[in-house]
Amino acid sequence: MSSPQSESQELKDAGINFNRDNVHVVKTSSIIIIAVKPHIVPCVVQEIAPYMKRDCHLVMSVAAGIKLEYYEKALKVGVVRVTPNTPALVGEGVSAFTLGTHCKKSVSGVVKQMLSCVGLCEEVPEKLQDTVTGISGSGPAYICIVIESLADGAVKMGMPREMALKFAAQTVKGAAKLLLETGKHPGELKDEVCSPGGTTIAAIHQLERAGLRAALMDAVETSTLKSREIGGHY
Ligand SMILES: NC(=O)C1=CN([C@@H]2O[C@H](COP(=O)(O)OP(=O)(O)OC[C@H]3O[C@@H](n4cnc5c(N)ncnc54)[C@H](OP(=O)(O)O)[C@@H]3O)[C@@H](O)[C@H]2O)C=CC1
Ligand SMILES: O=C(O)[C@@H]1CCC=N1
Repeated sequence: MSSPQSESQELKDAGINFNRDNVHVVKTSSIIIIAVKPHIVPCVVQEIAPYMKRDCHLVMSVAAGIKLEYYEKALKVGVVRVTPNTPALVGEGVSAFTLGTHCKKSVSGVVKQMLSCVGLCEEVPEKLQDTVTGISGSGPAYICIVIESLADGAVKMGMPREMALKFAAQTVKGAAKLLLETGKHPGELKDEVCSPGGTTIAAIHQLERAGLRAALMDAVETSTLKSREIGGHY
């Protein structure tokens, strides 16, 4: 793990002006990204509010649950709510954004250009943002559990761990790519793997018995509701 000093040096080397003073950041920047944990947002908002200028600043918030209305009331500038996800780190993220009422329409293009650099980007109505958290915001964690579990199964059956993880991850990546590139329905792609009386349909019977579909639907619902609950506190 890198130290805060080496992180700040890495940012400087990448041409990013690093500073820990939020007020200094606001005074020297036009686009302010709020990316602290939701419970810290009120402290940051209170700290920067006196320095915000409607003609100079645009705020982008990635905090789960916190609504545009909260920021608009406190900061009185254009605000964009964004729900990103961690695969943005490798250029394969999903980001959904919603413009606040003080934003000019042209802001949409700027935001899209920024977020498209790290993956898929869609503009969505704010009422969908909590569901975005439920599917793609939290989703990488669900899929990592799927990958880990597939690998555990292969290890149980004698495959070395490293090989099992590589095969499981590539299978998830490959299945996703196949679906996205062919545009086929996932049920059709599933059927293409299932020979009558074969191995895959036997395995799928186990997954159905274990309630995999319902478990994943419940996960998305629970994360969505949690995001709504967080939003309700602000
Ligand atoms: N993780 C995810 O997959 C996703 C997260 N989000 C949202 O993104 C936000 C950040 O999450 P995540 O990156 O996981 O959180 P982290 O805790 O990893 O990062 C939070 C950052 O905020 C900094 N910070 C803490 N307090 C302050 C402050 N008062 N002023 C300025 N900076 C401060 C911390 O710096 P330091 O440690 O140096 O103090 C740290 O770099 C959350 O609101 C979350 O809901 C949204 C979608 C996906
Ligand atoms: O769990 C969290 O709080 C964050 C929000 C979206 C994904 N992870």
